Amino acid sequence: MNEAAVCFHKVHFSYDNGAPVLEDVSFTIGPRELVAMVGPNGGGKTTLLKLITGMLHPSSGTVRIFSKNPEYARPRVGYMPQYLHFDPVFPITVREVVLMGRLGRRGIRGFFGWPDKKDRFHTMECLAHVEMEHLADRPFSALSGGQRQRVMIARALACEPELLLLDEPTANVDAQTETRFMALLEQLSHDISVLMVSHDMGFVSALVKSVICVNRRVVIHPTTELTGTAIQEIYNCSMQMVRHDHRCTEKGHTHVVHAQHPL
Ligand SMILES: Nc1ncnc2c1ncn2[C@@H]1O[C@H](COP(=O)(O)OP(=O)(O)OP(=O)(O)O)[C@@H](O)[C@H]1O
Repeated sequence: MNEAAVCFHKVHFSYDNGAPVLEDVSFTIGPRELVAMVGPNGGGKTTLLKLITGMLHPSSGTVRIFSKNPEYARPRVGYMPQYLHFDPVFPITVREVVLMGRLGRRGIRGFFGWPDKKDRFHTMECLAHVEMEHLADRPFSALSGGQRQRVMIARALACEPELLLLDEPTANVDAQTETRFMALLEQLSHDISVLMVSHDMGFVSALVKSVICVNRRVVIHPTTELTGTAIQEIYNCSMQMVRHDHRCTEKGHTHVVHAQHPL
């Protein structure tokens, strides 16, 4: 499949006819591309992801996902939101949370039929990807923040997406999980397109070649350009920079990527 996963053309968006949140946004994400999205708080990253999933509609311009309106492409898209609105007393296990992610793939059967052998097998495979299969029967409410985040990544993978959207996937995970997750993303990007929001410049620069910078408008930068000055321009504010050493395992070698990291 060689059609673009995401295509924005002259997109403008505002909530309830208020101030513009996104202005004249045009970009394309090709098949099997792994792209990061960065930008300041309130810059419009989550809004942009919601336009891709069809949860929001542009005020003007067009959004196409696999050449279709976003609503029609939903079964092909996995989405891990930034915050999970979850009732802690609702009795649901880790396995059931991930199984829910298969509803889109199962279509109408998802609502009227029991999960079949393939659904159950794939659920466990997704949990294994994030090394959480041993906690499959634990109540979701009994997990730590980082463990919940890993389960939500598994849930986004459960629909066997061709486009995976991740909003701050490494916000609560430890360094070891982050390294494993990086390898998983690299592996996934051989088959599917991945768009990941992250504030972690070390993580981003070790993984992707270009980043989509969102601050009402969108600019695409190669990661090699992500110097302190460029990041300051992207984030449009003064900030302290620290040196951030990021370990990355590639072809059996562990190398360290040095990146400027905003505090
Ligand atoms: N439902 C809403 N109604 C009105 N305004 C909203 C709504 N959701 C977001 N906004 C506003 O839209 C702007 C962009 O928000 P958005 O959540 O897309 O930013 P973000 O880049 O994801 O930020 P962060 O890094 O803090 O998660 C902000 O000014 C925010 O206050």
